[in-house]
Amino acid sequence: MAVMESSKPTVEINGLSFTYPGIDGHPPPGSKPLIDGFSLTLNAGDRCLLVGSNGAGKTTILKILGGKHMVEPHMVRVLGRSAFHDTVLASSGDLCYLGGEWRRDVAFAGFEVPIQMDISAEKMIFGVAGIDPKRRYELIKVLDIDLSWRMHKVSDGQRRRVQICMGLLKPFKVLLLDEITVDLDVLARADLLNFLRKECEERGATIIYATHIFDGLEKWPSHIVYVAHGKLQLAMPMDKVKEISNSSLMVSYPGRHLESRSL
Ligand SMILES: Nc1ncnc2c1ncn2[C@@H]1O[C@H](COP(=O)(O)OP(=O)(O)OP(=O)(O)O)[C@@H](O)[C@H]1O
Repeated sequence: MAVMESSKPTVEINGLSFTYPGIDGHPPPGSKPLIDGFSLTLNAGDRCLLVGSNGAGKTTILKILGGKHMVEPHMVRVLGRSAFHDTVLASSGDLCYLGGEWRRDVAFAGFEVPIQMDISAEKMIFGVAGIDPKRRYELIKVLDIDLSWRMHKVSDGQRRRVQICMGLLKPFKVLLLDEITVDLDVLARADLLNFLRKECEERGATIIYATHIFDGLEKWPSHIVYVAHGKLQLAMPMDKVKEISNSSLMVSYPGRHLESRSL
């Protein structure tokens, strides 16, 4: 199937500025924005690797794109809409954010409780309504999930696989991945990355993937974006990175160095 290229960008960040609010819900007076003047445009089919050192602002940017923090609607557009203000974007599955810990709110136990109840992987995965059975089967296979796993007895990596499977069941148009592959073994990660590449090439999905683990990613991204101190330091298509890396470019992290050949 050919990629359905749309002329409109799928992700547009225009001079994004953001400060975490203080306890009164407002940015502390005189505080410097954490994210400042950040702009980025991605199109259907793009696979963007978001890199940067700890605390650089990657998660914050992904959460803003995922509609989890409010910013002015013109600063961030996903599929032409503001993810924070247009909640249908996420609820429809067009925009999918997969990050960090897999938690949910449980009435008697409190907020953000890790998903560890005595329920089978099958019940969780088949409990999502309106899913194409072929896609569901493919994801179960790609992530090598045993449907009889009980969620309170699985390993972190197995739990993560079920989380990823659930997150990808709906055919997203924009996917935001925040270090989601950390618990996966090498083979599971490679299979998942191949699946995600196919999603971009065949369906024209856009993926932004924040990670520190570059092994096996040489051929995966179409773009690389490097962020430091909440500011965009470098954004370029991968073929351009390869051109430069041949002449031994070093992308510097604050106080450290990241060899571009390992990207
Ligand atoms: N809820 C919050 N309230 C206030 N400050 C926060 C909050 N979450 C993150 N920060 C701060 O924002 C900065 C950027 O954090 P962020 O999580 O976006 O970085 P990151 O690039 O994803 O880092 P890592 O690679 O460690 O995951 C950090 O200095 C962090 O302390």
